[in-house]
Amino acid sequence: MGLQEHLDGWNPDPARDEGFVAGEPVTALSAVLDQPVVARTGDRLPPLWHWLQLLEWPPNEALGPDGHPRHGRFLPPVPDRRRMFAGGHVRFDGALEVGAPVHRTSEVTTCTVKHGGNGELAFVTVRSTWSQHGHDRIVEDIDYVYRSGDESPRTFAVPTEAPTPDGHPWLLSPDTSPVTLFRFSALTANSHRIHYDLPYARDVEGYPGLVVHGPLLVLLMLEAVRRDAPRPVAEVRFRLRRPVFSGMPVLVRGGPDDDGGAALAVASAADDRHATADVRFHD
Ligand SMILES: C/C(=C\C(=O)SCCNC(=O)CCNC(=O)[C@H](O)C(C)(C)COP(=O)(O)OP(=O)(O)OC[C@H]1O[C@@H](n2cnc3c(N)ncnc32)[C@H](O)[C@@H]1OP(=O)(O)O)C(=O)O
Repeated sequence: MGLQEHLDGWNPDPARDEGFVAGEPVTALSAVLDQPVVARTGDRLPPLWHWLQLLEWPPNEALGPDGHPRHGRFLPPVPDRRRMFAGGHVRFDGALEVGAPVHRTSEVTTCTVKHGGNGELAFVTVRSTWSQHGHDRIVEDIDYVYRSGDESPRTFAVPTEAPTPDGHPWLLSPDTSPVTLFRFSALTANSHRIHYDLPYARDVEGYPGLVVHGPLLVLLMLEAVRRDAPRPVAEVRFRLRRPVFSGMPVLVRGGPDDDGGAALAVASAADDRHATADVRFHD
């Protein structure tokens, strides 16, 4: 049976969540990124740091073999599911404020089966709208990709040498150690075993190492912007193109583009574009 047949008739209900923007995860992520930030009530979240808010903690008994919920919201009925964070587009109309109430509505907007290098891929896009003080502050479309474990495993290059700075004005040299991955998994309530369980990542999902979280790579690209060009971000479009594995030397490289925005990538010695981001600023 092809992926499309498993997805026919899958039409999850929209979801609505509410709570308060917590300061603790902001302080904690700052520590993970070696930044000296302590969040206080009224502070504004840096771009994409809302990914640490309104997290879901299903009970252990609800988790499936991959560590994600077995039948969680927006998780498609793909047999022997292999999930990855694949890309997205986030628009900002102001930043969320620490300590204030926040609402989020989420829904699946598209679900499309495509053909990749190693067989069928199902792309599921989830749109979330984050509102505060009666205004929609963030509208994001996040693409997740799913394949079935029936597909043959892929092969990946894992270089040990470092990439070159290559003349880019903005550079970050991220720590992709298992400790960082563990802390980021905890901060995002992400119990997917590919990020912390090496025998599972290698022997079940077929990766050569622990997989670095896509959201961490995208956050790091936005960090390179924030540290060198701290202007209000209007939108970011990003794509995760090839996995980064723990311990692999990578650089976040980027700089201003010709249209007044910024272009960034996560590069290794084997691939200049493991992940890419295109950033636009508010005037
Ligand atoms: C959090 C979290 C999980 C994670 O963080 S997982 C780690 C982060 N994610 C990754 O490392 C993903 C890295 N990317 C890949 O492994 C591959 O790019 C991917 C997504 C498997 C696709 O690779 P293929 O080589 O098999 O396929 P193609 O590049 O040839 O693309 C096939 C068609 O798909 C279209 N496509 C690619 N990306 C997207 C996207 N984001 N949205 C929509 N469509 C996409 C591509 O354009 C091709 O389409 P055509 O129409 O041109 O055929 C957690 O679990 O929560």
